[in-house]
Amino acid sequence: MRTAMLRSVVKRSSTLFDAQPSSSYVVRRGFSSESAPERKVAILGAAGGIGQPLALLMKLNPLVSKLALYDIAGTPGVAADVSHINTRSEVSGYAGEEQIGQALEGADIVIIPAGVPRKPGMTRDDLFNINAGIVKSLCTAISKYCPHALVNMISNPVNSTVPIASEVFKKAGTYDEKKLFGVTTLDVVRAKTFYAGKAKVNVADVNVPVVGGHAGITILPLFSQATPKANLPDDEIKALTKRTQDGGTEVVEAKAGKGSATLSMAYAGAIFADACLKGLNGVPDVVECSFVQSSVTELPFFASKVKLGKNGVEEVLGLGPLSDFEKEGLEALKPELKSSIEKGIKFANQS
Ligand SMILES: NC(=O)c1ccc[n+]([C@@H]2O[C@H](COP(=O)([O-])OP(=O)(O)OC[C@H]3O[C@@H](n4cnc5c(N)ncnc54)[C@H](O)[C@@H]3O)[C@@H](O)[C@H]2O)c1
Ligand SMILES: O=C(O)C[C@H](O)C(=O)O
Repeated sequence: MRTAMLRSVVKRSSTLFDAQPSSSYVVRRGFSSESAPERKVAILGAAGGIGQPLALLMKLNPLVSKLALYDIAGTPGVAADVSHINTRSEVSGYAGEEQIGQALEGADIVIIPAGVPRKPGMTRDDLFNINAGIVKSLCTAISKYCPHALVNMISNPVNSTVPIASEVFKKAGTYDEKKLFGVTTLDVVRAKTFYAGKAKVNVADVNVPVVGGHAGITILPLFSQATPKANLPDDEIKALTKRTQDGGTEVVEAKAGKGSATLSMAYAGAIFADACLKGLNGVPDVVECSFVQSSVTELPFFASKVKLGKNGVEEVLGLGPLSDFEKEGLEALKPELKSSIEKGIKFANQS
């Protein structure tokens, strides 16, 4: 009876790991640690609210052989702590600009959750003045020390920080559009959770693409394509859409001045990095939504489903059929997304 219960809990567990009844973890569709290639992952901002749990989750991932934790301060402690976990990767902590080169050298994937988070009443764009400069300097270091790494950008406003990164890399002559990703996985995670609650289906079975960008109305969940199908009424789809768009604000308000989503973001960041690792390792048919250089719309960057491969983006997938409500949402988001992209490009080129 207890075993049966355990099995059912295990079956419903996260989409990052398949837990075995023996309580050991293996990454779905991945490799065992013995057969997986060597892969170095660097986290920039690793001592922060997202950085620390993300470091923990990446330490649990058997596809990682080296984990470099970089921040302006505090990383030796985080690295010492995480390094005692008995999993494959070797962990090193790096603090301060003089150590960023060592942190980045040889990295296959660089995850960036560095920068300030929102407080109640702020928009993500209110973070631009501080985070744009941080992202610019970190990307300058990436172009110098690991120009071929995949970059997973978490720092907000993602709609602007990804274009900033692209311009920095272009100036350095290292830009490869297949290797730059804005992490929008948290929007997908939220859309899946909220949809499963309303549709009364097993959350582990749910798929919902989320397209556009990562701020307010630029976040466009495509519930018409959600599976399993539930035929929810229009008013419920509208409410689910709004809740997904306001998911970040819901957390910012609940944290009441103590920051924004960190734990759910670490989970989402770990899912996305895991997908990138699988793509690099040649696992077929790895698809996640991400904010990438795109020709899906007239905008130069756009989030949609992306197939990941040995060189990063293998294919940017189209939007698929949209409901009238989603078509309206798509047109409504374009002006804001366009202006956030242009703001990032302008910043990178004038400073
Ligand atoms: N993409 C998303 O879905 C998503 C979700 C949640 C949060 N975020 C964003 O992630 C960022 C980080 O959020 P948090 O809650 O972890 O913030 P935090 O303040 O807890 O941590 C940020 C860390 O970045 C470090 N940092 C600052 N400047 C740095 C630099 N130049 N080099 C290296 N590290 C530096 C800080 O020292 C700190 O440890 C914010 O911009 C937030 O808005 C994005
Ligand atoms: O909302 C925020 O400021 C953080 C993040 O972008 C989120 O969606 O939780």
